[in-house]
Amino acid sequence: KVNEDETARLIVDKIPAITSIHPDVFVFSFTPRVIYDDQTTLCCLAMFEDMGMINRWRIQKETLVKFVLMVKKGYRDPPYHNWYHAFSVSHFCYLLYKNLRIDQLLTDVELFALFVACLCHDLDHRGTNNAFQVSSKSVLAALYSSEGSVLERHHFAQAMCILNTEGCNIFENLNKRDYEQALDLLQEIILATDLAHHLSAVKDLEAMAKEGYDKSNPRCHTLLTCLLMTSCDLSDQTKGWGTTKKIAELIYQEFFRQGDLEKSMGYRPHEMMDREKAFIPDLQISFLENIAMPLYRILGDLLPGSECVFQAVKANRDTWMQVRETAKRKPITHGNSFDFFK
Ligand SMILES: Cc1nc2ccc(C(=O)NCC(C)C)cc2n2c(-c3cc(OC(C)(C)C)ccc3Cl)nnc12
Ligand SMILES: [Mg+2]
Ligand SMILES: [Zn+2]
Repeated sequence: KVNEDETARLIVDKIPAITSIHPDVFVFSFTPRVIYDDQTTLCCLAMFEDMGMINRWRIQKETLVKFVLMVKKGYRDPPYHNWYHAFSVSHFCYLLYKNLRIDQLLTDVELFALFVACLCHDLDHRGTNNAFQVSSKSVLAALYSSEGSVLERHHFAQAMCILNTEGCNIFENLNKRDYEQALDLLQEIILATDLAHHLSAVKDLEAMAKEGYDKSNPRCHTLLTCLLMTSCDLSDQTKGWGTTKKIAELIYQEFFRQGDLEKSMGYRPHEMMDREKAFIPDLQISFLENIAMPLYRILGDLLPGSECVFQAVKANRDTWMQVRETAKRKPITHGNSFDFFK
């Protein structure tokens, strides 16, 4: 049950100007994780308001409050894939809107579906990846492994459950056409957060970056919404080194727990999930060079003014290279991969 008096207070109180939550809330370097947990719901309301979505989609205040609280409650508490991840991903979407005017490239429905997808995209994540769903024969694998993107289909299903909960359907005042499009987009965008899906789209994304975005081409809209979603999903890497380091600690806590589970099941885990084999600087340099940097380079090619975001990711890769040299000279004591986080 969602906390009644928190709900009541959020419904009754006026939605504050977003700068009253933090004066720097719309600069790319702002780290949304500094916002206190009990302020994150209010900040979501302020972001919906500041992007003009409450009026544009005639969302009842009470419905919006109940929706956001249900989404927040719909996240579990693994080290990384928790509510704070969804909140920080959604905040980056807000930054894209405030700084890069993506509302001029996408339709209103696409923008609305993108922001809602950011909030919902990892709902009920268990801190284990798609491969683990299949190897552990989880209920989710039984439900979705024939179609692939097992976790992402579950995250979408959870979002639909919330929208179908009494008093939580923020799409209820959309006309039939917009309503159907919003749901189709929500599914498409959440499924785009499957790493396998992203990797299969990179060639097309690079081609679009080369040819330039064609606002009249529906394929361009699809590719861009997916790119914006994955850019938001990785946005912790676009902040200062402190965030990059902290997030690595959380991600590998999650990965190593999965590796421990796989070992207990008699499987040999992927090196990046094996706390006895993982060398985190190497793994993070490879993730940033092979996945994050190409992604933000394409974003920088497509959206003028977002080069600074790519530079921040590159700077974090460079810092990992320095950490790697230092760590290589100092043997890891008692095989604990987190030594250099000290
Ligand atoms: C800091 C950071 N390190 C990571 C290191 C490795 C991997 C990983 O899965 N490697 C598998 C091999 C086969 C390549 C992911 C990492 N990762 C993600 C992430 C991104 C995802 O996919 C999108 C959003 C589409 C890119 C999906 C899930 C996750 Cl957890 N988010 N932050 C991180
Ligand atoms: Mg995910
Ligand atoms: Zn995510």
